[in-house]
Amino acid sequence: MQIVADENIPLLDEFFAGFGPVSRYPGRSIDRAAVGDAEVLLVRSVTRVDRALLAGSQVRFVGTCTIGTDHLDLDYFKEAGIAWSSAPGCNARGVVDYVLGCLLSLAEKTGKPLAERRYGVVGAGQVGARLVQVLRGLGWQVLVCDPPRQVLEGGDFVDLPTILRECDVISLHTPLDDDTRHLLGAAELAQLSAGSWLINASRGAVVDNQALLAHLRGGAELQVALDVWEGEPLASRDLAQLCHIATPHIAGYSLDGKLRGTAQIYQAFCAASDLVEQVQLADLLPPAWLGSIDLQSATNPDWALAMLCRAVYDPRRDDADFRRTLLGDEAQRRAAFDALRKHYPPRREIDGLHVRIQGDAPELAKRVRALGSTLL
Ligand SMILES: NC(=O)c1ccc[n+]([C@@H]2O[C@H](COP(=O)([O-])OP(=O)(O)OC[C@H]3O[C@@H](n4cnc5c(N)ncnc54)[C@H](O)[C@@H]3O)[C@@H](O)[C@H]2O)c1
Ligand SMILES: O=C(O)[C@H](O)[C@H](O)COP(=O)(O)O
Repeated sequence: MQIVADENIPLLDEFFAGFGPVSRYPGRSIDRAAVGDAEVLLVRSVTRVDRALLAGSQVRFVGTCTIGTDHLDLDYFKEAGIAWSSAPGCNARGVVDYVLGCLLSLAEKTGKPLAERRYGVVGAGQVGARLVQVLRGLGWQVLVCDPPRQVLEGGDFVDLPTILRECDVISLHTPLDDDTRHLLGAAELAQLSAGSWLINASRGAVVDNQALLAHLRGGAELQVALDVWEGEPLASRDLAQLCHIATPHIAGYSLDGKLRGTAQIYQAFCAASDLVEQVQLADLLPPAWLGSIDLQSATNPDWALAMLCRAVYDPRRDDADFRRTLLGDEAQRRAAFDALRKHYPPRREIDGLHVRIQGDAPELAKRVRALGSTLL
């Protein structure tokens, strides 16, 4: 069985070489010629997989080692009888860690205490629901907008206008589809109150980038963190320069999340092919990099929150790396966007931390638990 795969999928040999030869290509170069006689196609988000790519091919299974599926033509897969799988939730924790890092940085820049903000999470699936759990665990006020879940579950959801009107931090976590393309356009941005913060780590086109640029150029009092861009790998330089945090679509790029993505596709492939799994992610995942962290009971809880998050991940490093690439011409900027992602340094996840508190410190313990870290 021949397998064609994006070269940026980690652990390809460990999980897939047992099934047949694996040919690797840059994801943006996977075309009909590359697919050739392959029966299995393994991609990331940068490869559009549709009729144009697959019609007449031997491909019977498509796996995307990502959460997002907007690059897949699922209707075509159904029509053509092609089995497929994404990797739901694989890197959701990485995105939560990214948002936490953005919040810490925004709080420092603006002097606004995080506990006094009201958070609006738009889209409460794998990523958004985890984020809501962390923010509420910290005791912060959170409103949640998720119309599909609201229809199914009823419960404690609000609509988008309520979020725009009542929240001063808005974090977007919807899929990209016909309903969410430009979910935030000029009209929605105009409803944000002065001093708001906007974070988008979903898909670029969930926010109308031109409208956001015009809004910021018009002097809006809005702080923005963008990880995703319309037109990737070419992000708007003008927009990036007006963002407080600008990064090249790496919010979910934790090492754990990437490896989980490959493992989930392997599991899905085994299930679709009636094969018994032979490889376990637990045997391949490196051990935690930080041993346990000891905190004294007198430690300031807010300092501890920032320290614990940043001990694992700080998006300001990614922002700095990306910002240095913005001066190039368009071709250089496209290449740099992809290169930063291809050579992304490994990072772990905050809920992998083990924290010991010396003495009784309920506020500290609350923060450690909210982060999902293990309290020893
Ligand atoms: N930047 C990154 O590195 C990165 C990493 C992972 C995921 N993502 C993206 O983040 C987004 C969320 O991923 P996920 O795994 O949580 O997806 P998910 O499918 O698990 O959850 C999405 C949620 O959005 C809700 N939703 C759909 N339409 C909505 C609307 N109009 N308004 C509000 N809510 C709506 C759905 O009901 C669902 O609960 C996706 O776009 C995904 O591609 C980005
Ligand atoms: O959808 C996802 O899982 C994320 O956006 C993921 O981080 C995309 O990474 P890529 O496939 O572009 O490497």
